[in-house]
Amino acid sequence: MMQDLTDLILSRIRDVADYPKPGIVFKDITPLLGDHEVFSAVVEALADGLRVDKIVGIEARGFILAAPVALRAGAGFVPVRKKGKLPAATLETSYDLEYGSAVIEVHADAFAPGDRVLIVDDVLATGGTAEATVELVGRAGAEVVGVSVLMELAFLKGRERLGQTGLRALVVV
Ligand SMILES: O=P(O)(O)OC[C@H]1O[C@H](OP(=O)(O)OP(=O)(O)O)[C@H](O)[C@@H]1O
Ligand SMILES: Nc1ncnc2[nH]cnc12
Repeated sequence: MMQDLTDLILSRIRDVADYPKPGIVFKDITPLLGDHEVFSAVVEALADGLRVDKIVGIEARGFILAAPVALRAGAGFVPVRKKGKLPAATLETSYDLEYGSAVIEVHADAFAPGDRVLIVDDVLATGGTAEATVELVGRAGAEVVGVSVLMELAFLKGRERLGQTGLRALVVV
């Protein structure tokens, strides 16, 4: 990856102390999203070289990155949503993340058997969300070929939770 892009990304992510809880340093990507040049470069980098059938985005911030990556990569988009938001039959799983816990769902018929799938999110922190999504997408009949994130918070060791599933991060802090 070009050092230029790393620096551009880092320059457009803002640290917000004690959000949403005391002691958490929140990585706010809204400055990046508001910058067309950097947002475009991020989508290009995440889509580069992909050969997959579907991109999975994780509600909510994951959607913002995953949908344009899907279009750029010529793949379909599948939403993984917080419980209660998807209208048809779903599969679900519960998990813990850096500052709480949640239940996520995917439509049971979202994938054709053996679909090759990349999961896209903004931040990998503890890895709880990504690990749960890998498990859910696998249960729904797809083959997870990897997880790609904009930013990995290495000190939280989320990468270790993903085991054999490949992780790609555009920036690591
Ligand atoms: O690695 P983890 O510790 O699991 O944390 C990472 C997750 O936390 C954030 O989502 P959040 O649940 O805050 O939802 P949002 O996108 O709706 O803000 C982020 O977008 C990742 O999905
Ligand atoms: N520190 C953090 N900043 C932004 N999103 C997160 N998701 C989990 N931890 C986070």
